Amino acid sequence: MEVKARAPGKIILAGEHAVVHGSTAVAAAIDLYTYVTLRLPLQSAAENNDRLTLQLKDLSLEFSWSVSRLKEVIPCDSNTSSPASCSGETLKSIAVLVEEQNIPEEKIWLSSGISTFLWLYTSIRGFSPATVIITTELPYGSGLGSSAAFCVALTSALIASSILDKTHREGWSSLDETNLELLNKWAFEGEKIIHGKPSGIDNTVSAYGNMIKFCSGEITRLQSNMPLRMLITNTKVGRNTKALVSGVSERTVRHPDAMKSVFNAVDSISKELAAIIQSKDQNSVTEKEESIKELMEINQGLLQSMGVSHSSIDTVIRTTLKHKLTSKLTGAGGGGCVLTLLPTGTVVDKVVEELESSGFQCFSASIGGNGAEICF
Ligand SMILES: Nc1ncnc2c1ncn2[C@@H]1O[C@H](COP(=O)(O)OP(=O)(O)O)[C@@H](O)[C@H]1O
Ligand SMILES: C[C@@](O)(CCOP(=O)(O)O)CC(=O)O
Ligand SMILES: [Mg+2]
Repeated sequence: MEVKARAPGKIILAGEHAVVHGSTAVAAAIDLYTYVTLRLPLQSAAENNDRLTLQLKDLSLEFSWSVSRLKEVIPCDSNTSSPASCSGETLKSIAVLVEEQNIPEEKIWLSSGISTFLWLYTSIRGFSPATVIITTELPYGSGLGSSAAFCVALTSALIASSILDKTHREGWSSLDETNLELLNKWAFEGEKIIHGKPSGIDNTVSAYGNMIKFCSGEITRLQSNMPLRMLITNTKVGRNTKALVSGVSERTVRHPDAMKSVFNAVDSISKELAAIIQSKDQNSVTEKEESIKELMEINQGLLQSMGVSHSSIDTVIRTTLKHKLTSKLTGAGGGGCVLTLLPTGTVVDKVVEELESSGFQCFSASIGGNGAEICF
């Protein structure tokens, strides 16, 4: 039996990092996906195949464990319907299984993803053999939510495999509300292994799609009433969300009052941005774009004060400013991707040429599309 699932990456328009500390943020799904194919052996063949295999196709890597080895090391039993956190002890046991796979040194950043895979798989499907094949259109560790898309696509496939009605349907279809809520909770538990202390915005926008306003787990779906075009520039400077998020937390412990003001300011920016995007008033699009530009500029300044910008991000900001365009980092920062607002009528050729000649990679993605989907 084979089940496929896909989940999108995201951009954060305003509010990253501050959202971890209770501020509002605005995020949108983009049309770049992570795909998971779950192959379950037939009952008769299962006896001869007792392995759980993970193939990361884009990286040409394969990891495999015997089911008996998993049972020996992971002290858990599956309970699909009640998402639970992975304890520190279990994570240590899983780390042993990951270490046994001798991940190439230059790909060691995958360890947290592979641990997450083992935790989600065994928690949702138990100790059963399967082959899981993963491909992604998202750059890893660049602020476009590859970790969340990975967790959401994986949990979608795992949950879909337990849906009884597997009548073949043409193309991709979304999951029902109950399963969406369930997979989003599991994906959040997965994100905890990768991020340490995630806000939940990335897995939520990947699961539900569209554009959302998010605050302390509360989701508001946004209906955009204006065209919104963003250029995404990948600085290709590698970074790690977990380290950046904990850096901001440490700064908050050192300067609680100052950081509280920063987070409050970000909260106002996100709320104002959400209101502008949804506004049906007669303001011209140009006026709305001017306001969004200014809010992005203020948000970037506040991200700078949280200590999560980077010289490569500054270079993108300076380059786009020469073309009268405004940019801010998106996601955890420290490198990764930068968003540039493209007001109506902007011709991007020249700015893209200049950015790419500095070694950056530019792409545009459509904003606010579908969330997690499955295919039988
Ligand atoms: N397709 C994938 N397969 C395995 N692990 C993945 C995959 N996508 C993401 N990850 C995990 O997520 C990590 C990157 O997540 P993170 O630092 O949060 O950046 P981002 O979410 O912005 O891409 C990787 O180091 C890896 O552990
Ligand atoms: C920095 C943060 O706000 C977003 C992180 O996104 P990404 O992993 O860099 O794509 C963290 C979070 O909200 O969990
Ligand atoms: Mg992430």
